[in-house]
Amino acid sequence: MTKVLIKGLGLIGSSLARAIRIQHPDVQILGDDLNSASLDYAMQNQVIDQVVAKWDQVAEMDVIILAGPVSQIIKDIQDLSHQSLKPGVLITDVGSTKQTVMKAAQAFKDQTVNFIGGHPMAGSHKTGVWAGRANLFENAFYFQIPLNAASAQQLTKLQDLLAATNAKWLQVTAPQHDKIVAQISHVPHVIASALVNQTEATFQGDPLGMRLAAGGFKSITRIASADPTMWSAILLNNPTMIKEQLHQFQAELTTVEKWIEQGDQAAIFDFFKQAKVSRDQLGPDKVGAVPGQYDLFVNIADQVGALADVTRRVSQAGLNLVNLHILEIREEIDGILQLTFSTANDREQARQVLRDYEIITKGE
Ligand SMILES: NC(=O)C1=CN([C@@H]2O[C@H](COP(=O)(O)OP(=O)(O)OC[C@H]3O[C@@H](n4cnc5c(N)ncnc54)[C@H](O)[C@@H]3O)[C@@H](O)[C@H]2O)C=CC1
Ligand SMILES: O=C(O)C(=O)Cc1ccc(O)cc1
Repeated sequence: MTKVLIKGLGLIGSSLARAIRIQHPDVQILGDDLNSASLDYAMQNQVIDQVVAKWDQVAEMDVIILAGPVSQIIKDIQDLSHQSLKPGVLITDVGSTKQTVMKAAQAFKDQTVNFIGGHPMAGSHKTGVWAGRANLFENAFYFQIPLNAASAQQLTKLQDLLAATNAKWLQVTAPQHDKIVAQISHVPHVIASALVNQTEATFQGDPLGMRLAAGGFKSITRIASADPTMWSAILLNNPTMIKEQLHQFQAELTTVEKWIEQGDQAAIFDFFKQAKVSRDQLGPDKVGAVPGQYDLFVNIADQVGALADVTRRVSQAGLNLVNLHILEIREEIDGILQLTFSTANDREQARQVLRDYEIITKGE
């Protein structure tokens, strides 16, 4: 029987465990976590089959998934390189940075260990085993970086183990990876957190300002609610790329400041126009959707009972809804509902029965 150890049963580790369970019910999943409440929950909800303490049964493992913060993943790799392991064991991680992880994994180069650096490009600001779900990575890119040619032979084995994630596999080099994620994930995170802190400081002694923060402010700063331990480790493991991109971002801000000072209306207009054109091309967030199917995005903000009303209308019309997802565009109010249908015709009929709701058509 295949045995998989997951070290770190948080949002990502437990989501992978749940996905493995779906596709491979015969695989035995063992879990380790610092937090005993996480382990209790994971056992009670059959996320794992057995709790292990650190490397207790590591010599019997066929696959080891390291899913703690990046700094912990690096320590785990160093530890593992001194353990007695099953020949041909497949070790992977889920860390958000890859250069320091792949460097640490060089420790395996003289062993019969297959190491594949991994990074699923989806997740949430929520943490812990409670927030995990099997379809967290559906339609999301999942980076894979094999340590060497032998590890590259195991890429499809790992893809098969995690097939129920429905992720889209992508192979890049570690520097390519870190450069991409610095700009699209790490720098935005710093900016979101800086904006929240600066806003808090601005409204010191004037709590009304903070209470009024809504809409755009909340959507651009949602990620600042993520775990500080995880994000400290990310910044310290991708320092060069993050510093470089932050530097360029600061230059952008200085330019805008200059245009405002000069009252340069044309430059300011072009700045917003260029950003709008580029952002519009991104379309709606399709992560979590079933690929190749037909999505309808319905704004249900502020409408009490709207979720039940929408699903009742769709089911009364006899339409086959294959997925329903609440996009957390706005906190505390309902947000945008993503309805996925299996045919274009069902989507058009749904558009009709929901015509008194605001339907977002961009990117369909
Ligand atoms: N949160 C996200 O959206 C994404 C996170 N990642 C990466 O995935 C990794 C895990 O992140 P999350 O699951 O979000 O965090 P999380 O905080 O939900 O889970 C991490 C888990 O690791 C456990 N842990 C920490 N140190 C440990 C140790 N020494 N031994 C055993 N368990 C330990 C914690 O108790 C916690 O349950 C991080 O490296 C992060 O960079 C990757 C993609 C998305
Ligand atoms: O919350 C979100 O939208 C995220 O962007 C989650 C996320 C966090 C870290 C990653 O390395 C990848 C994805």
